[in-house]
Amino acid sequence: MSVHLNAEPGQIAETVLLPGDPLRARHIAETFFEHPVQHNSVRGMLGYTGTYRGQRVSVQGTGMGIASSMIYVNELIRDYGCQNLIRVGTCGSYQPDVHVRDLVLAQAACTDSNINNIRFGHKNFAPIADFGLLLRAYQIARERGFTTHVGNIMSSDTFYHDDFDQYKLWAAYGVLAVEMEAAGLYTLAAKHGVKALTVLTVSDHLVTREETTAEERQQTFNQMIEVALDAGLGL
Ligand SMILES: O=P(O)(O)O[C@H]1O[C@H](CO)[C@@H](O)[C@H]1O
Ligand SMILES: O=c1cc[nH]c(=O)[nH]1
Repeated sequence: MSVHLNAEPGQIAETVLLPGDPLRARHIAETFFEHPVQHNSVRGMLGYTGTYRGQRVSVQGTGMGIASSMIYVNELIRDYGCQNLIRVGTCGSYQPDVHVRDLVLAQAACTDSNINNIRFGHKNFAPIADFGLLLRAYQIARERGFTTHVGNIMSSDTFYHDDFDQYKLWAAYGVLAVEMEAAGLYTLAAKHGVKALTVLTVSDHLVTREETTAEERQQTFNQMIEVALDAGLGL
């Protein structure tokens, strides 16, 4: 057990999917896992372990934002020995050609969070995905015909910016989309020498202002789950 997870030692698999939304964790376990067992209930941050195509795999909700998600990522690595951490989340598109429901594989993650300023004494660290995981995920997504973009994203501490248009600077530098956790995940993965990837589905669009419903975000973004689970097979 750790401070925020009440799983028994050894109960969490080496490969873990990480949605922000704990109800998406339940949906993933119920839809994709064989024999899912709930391993966490602390703070309602649901986590499950089961098998997928014969391999043990877990899913653990992380909550929203770098601060919350880093608590879970720290404990999963340090206290449960997790080695392959694949975030499955939603994002807002910054680019006209990155459409709602497309997949985004986060090759790297910019951030407006102060966490790495503190950690690295105001020098810049570039948080990046594990290349092997990224390549596998891209190949799987392409084979299945899923519209998939690979590139830089923004992990923001702020969902509701005072200046809505602030995203345009990042968009002009080619950043594809915004979410709220990947930069923290990639930084901790680098620190501990484990593998990490972020697979996202575009849930809304900052340019066109198109949106999806909360129910759709929770239930229907199954392409990214398939990509994440299959990328984790055999690790
Ligand atoms: O869908 P999830 O995984 O929660 O990810 C995105 O959605 C939340 C904001 O609505 C943030 O956590 C952001 O990163
Ligand atoms: O962080 C997020 C997630 C989805 N959509 C956004 O606009 N921001």
